[in-house]
Amino acid sequence: MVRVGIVGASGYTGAELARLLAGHEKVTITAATSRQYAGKALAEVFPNLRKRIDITCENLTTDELVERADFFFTAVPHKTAMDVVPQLLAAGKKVVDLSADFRIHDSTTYEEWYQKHTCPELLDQAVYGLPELYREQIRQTRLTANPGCYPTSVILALAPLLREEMIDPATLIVDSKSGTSGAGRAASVGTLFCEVADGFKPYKVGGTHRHIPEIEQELSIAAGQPVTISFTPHLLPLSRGILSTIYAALTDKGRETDLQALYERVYREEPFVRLLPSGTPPATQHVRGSNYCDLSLQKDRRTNRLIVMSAIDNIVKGASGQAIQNMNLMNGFPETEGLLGAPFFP
Ligand SMILES: NC(=O)C1=CN([C@@H]2O[C@H](COP(=O)(O)OP(=O)(O)OC[C@H]3O[C@@H](n4cnc5c(N)ncnc54)[C@H](OP(=O)(O)O)[C@@H]3O)[C@@H](O)[C@H]2O)C=CC1
Ligand SMILES: CC(=O)N[C@@H](CCC(=O)OP(=O)(O)O)C(=O)O
Repeated sequence: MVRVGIVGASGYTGAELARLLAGHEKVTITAATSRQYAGKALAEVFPNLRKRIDITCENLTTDELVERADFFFTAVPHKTAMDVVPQLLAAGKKVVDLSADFRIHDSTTYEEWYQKHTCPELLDQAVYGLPELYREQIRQTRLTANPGCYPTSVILALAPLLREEMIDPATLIVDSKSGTSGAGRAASVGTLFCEVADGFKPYKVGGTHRHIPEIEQELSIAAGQPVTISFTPHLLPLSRGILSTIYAALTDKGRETDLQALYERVYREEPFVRLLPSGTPPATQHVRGSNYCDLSLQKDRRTNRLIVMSAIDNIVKGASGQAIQNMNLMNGFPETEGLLGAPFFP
């Protein structure tokens, strides 16, 4: 059994890591940190974990942490993660970081969208943790930067089209909608019931959302040229789920190609990508609680545009499920271990 520590166990992604790891055959959770809930059982903080998880939250220093586990998930806000990760790596541990701190390869871009990076020398060592794109590199690394939730939904939807020059990279419009768990568990006015219920609205409009550089980084690598996107996120009155609807102009090659067949070929062997028949829209309620990304392609019959739709559970494939998929790869476990629960519906 590999001993696993969850740094930030009292957040939504920490709780989801614990829920999924409770069914994992090859690891045991030996450390769970929280400052607010130190001394409290994790199953008291999250009663859904009663009789599944028997660990108490502790406020541990990094020196104490390294004694307690061999593999770590850092499920804390960006900035906090880069204060902890270097010491864990220096102690010979492997880490999947769920924050944004190691996702952007270029420190100047990171600093433009976030804040000063305190360990830019680690950026080269970190592998972007999207197994469908970087499986072999993830197997070899000690530091995986788990992708953001919106980026996961967008990159899986577009990378094969850009790689094969099927769409014009200058024409990408991404319309994404997320449930409120994406904002984390900390109290804030924007996620109060009355602010969110009975309606929905866009936020960070006009190229201001911090997931833009991360999405553009990966789409540019796929396209082999710089890609810029128009990205508008929306907040939905749901707890879980992201749906992205993406519009792109087809190239001549894209117009002539059977894109459904291309996606079938690319994703056939992927355990967590489900390509839907063309014309069947994905739905957040069909991936809820699971590590699946449901994708659907549809040509617009009246314009030259392709519409790509993508649905994930933001806390599973968008965070903790993908983090466990990465841990499995980094430890040589079967990639799907602990992750094969079917989505819960209704
Ligand atoms: N929610 C989502 O859908 C997704 C989240 N992420 C990323 O995952 C990470 C965790 O997100 P999420 O679980 O939603 O966040 P939450 O706000 O729900 O939880 C944050 C956790 O970090 C701990 N924490 C906060 N500040 C500090 C600090 N200064 N020092 C030590 N611990 C701290 C909190 O515990 P305490 O305050 O008790 O110490 C809590 O356990 C973030 O980086 C987020 O961006 C990524 C993809 C999707
Ligand atoms: C609904 C909501 O607020 N979502 C968050 C994204 C959460 C996430 O995946 O992002 P990071 O891991 O990059 O923090 C947001 O828009 O900032």
